[in-house]
Amino acid sequence: MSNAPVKVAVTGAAGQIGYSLLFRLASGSLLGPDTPIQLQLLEITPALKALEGVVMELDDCAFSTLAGVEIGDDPNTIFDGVNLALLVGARPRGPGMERGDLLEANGAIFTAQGRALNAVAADDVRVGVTGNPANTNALIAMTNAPDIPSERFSALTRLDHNRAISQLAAKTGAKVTDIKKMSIWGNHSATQYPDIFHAEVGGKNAAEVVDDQAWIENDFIPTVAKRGAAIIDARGSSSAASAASATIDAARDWLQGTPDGDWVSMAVKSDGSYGVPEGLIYSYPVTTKDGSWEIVQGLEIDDFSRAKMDATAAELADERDAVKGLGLI
Ligand SMILES: NC(=O)C1=CN([C@@H]2O[C@H](COP(=O)(O)OP(=O)(O)OC[C@H]3O[C@@H](n4cnc5c(N)ncnc54)[C@H](O)[C@@H]3O)[C@@H](O)[C@H]2O)C=CC1
Ligand SMILES: O=C([O-])CC(=O)C(=O)O
Repeated sequence: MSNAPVKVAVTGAAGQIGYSLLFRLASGSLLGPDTPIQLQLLEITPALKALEGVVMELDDCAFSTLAGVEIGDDPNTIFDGVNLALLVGARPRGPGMERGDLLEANGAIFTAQGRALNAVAADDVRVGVTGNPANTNALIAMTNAPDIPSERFSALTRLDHNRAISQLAAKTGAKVTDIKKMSIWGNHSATQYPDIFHAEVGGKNAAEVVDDQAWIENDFIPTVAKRGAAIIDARGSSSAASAASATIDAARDWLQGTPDGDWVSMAVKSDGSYGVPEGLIYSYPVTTKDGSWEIVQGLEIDDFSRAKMDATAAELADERDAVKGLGLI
């Protein structure tokens, strides 16, 4: 292993997602067995002791790919020179809460972290936001980091994407690897639009294979869009291992590229594609290459899809206006 370590920051590192994410990052799930990783872990002061315990466990794994770990409560120190920042730390949603309730509480966190990244991150930094409300938190961080190109910010809708693949595989009896070109449009919230009209099952159009519009409307879309709430109801706390897994999938594909003939869903700054208001952090189907993404263009959008894509854009515009009103962007 002769490569220089890649510096990866994780915020909220002592939390539930962190407890799954750190071990997979350290064991090479993101960058493979030949690239050492230096973990830079941010927590709030009262959680640092718990984080020390997690670091003891990381040590105890003796991962060959883990070059070092630094922990702290100051983003200006922890983000220094980072190549990838995974912003996970936020206040999670409890039973009965909607993501909008979290805008204000989390706004302050992502303002400060955006500024710190702007000041001290590496020139090639990429920033993935998992903490909810993820799209709007990414918008806040991006707006507060004016020197970092805006296309370096993304919010996580990969968990929704993976959930949609899993549901479609179960419905059709296909393997998850036979399912390609899934699309999640819009917000990582209950208004998101998981779209199988462009997806493929074994090379055939997924909607035609399913041939059941009632299932798409009344089962598939709500199951995917409300999966987070279903997990909270069942587990008493929000998705953690699956969210960590999706955070790694998203970062890996962003850095290493999507395979030919497939795409992934990422919430990125809208350039107006598909009639989405410019500047919103909106989930699109994207292809990636060498750390850059491109929105998949030219997909035909029927009236059913149009209405759903517009509804989730409207929710994101409301969130943007709310954080603007709070002076966060
Ligand atoms: N985008 C997605 O698909 C998903 C997003 N999430 C979101 O991820 C976030 C984290 O979830 P969990 O790990 O389950 O929550 P958790 O409550 O177990 O951990 C969050 C951690 O963040 C820390 N934290 C709070 N403020 C911080 C700050 N200013 N700087 C650094 N750390 C800070 C807390 O001390 C805590 O340890 C939540 O917002 C949750 O809603 C969860 C599942 C899926
Ligand atoms: O629903 C939540 O609050 C957690 C989450 O984002 C998800 O599981 O998709």
